Amino acid sequence: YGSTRPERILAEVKSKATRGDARSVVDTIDQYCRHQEWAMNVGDEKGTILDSIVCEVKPRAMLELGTYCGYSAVRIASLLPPNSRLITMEFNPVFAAIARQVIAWAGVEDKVVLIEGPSGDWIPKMKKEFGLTSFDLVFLDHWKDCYLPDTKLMEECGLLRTGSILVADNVICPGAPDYLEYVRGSPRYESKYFRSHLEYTRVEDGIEKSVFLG
Ligand SMILES: CCc1ncnc2c1ncn2[C@@H]1O[C@H](/C=C/CNC(=O)c2cc(-c3ccc(F)cc3)cc(O)c2O)[C@@H](O)[C@H]1O
Ligand SMILES: [Mg+2]
Repeated sequence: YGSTRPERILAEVKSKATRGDARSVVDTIDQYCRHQEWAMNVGDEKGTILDSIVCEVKPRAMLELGTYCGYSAVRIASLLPPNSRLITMEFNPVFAAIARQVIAWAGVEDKVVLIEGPSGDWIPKMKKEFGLTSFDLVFLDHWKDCYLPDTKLMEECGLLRTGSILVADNVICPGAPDYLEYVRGSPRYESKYFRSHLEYTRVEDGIEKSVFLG
């Protein structure tokens, strides 16, 4: 019937995942998207790379651009140390509503702040609205042509400090060529590519980890 893919993912989570268990929410979505219908979650393979970076950085303040169904927000939040916050931005109200329910089902709502609206509007307001000085870690997974402008905007707004880390999904597929050229070519970043595969497929994709040098 006329449900959307995110609604079907939420229904799967509510029927199959254990309430309050973030790991089971992540596994349920991966299982569904691998075997029933593909969806643009970072997925299990690239998710493991993201997990290792989150665990290494132990961010107090983390930003995610592009919540979608909340898969990576749940994955990240389940690894955050106490009194750390993930702020995640989503401008599609339908996706945001789904993501809020997925995040709540996983029991990580006290670690996640979901902001509804376009990143370009919100990035300049972050410091004032959230009493932030800078982000320790940023996960970029929204429209690929927004990666570069939003990165420049975060620089301009003073949201990156020496050592802040940017983690970008899909730098091969669908690709973010202008962003890659920027972080790899700029003396202000130390960039590293983690080769992997497009979620739930054998297609090559990867994650770019870039340390801001100030
Ligand atoms: C205005 C700024 C702004 N502000 C706030 N929220 C924003 C936003 N711009 C976008 N959003 C939201 O973020 C999500 C979009 C994510 C975009 N992601 C991919 O396109 C993608 C595609 C493939 C793939 C598809 C098909 C293939 F064949 C292969 C690969 C794989 C992947 O992992 C992918 O991430 C949605 O929730 C948007 O509402
Ligand atoms: Mg992605």
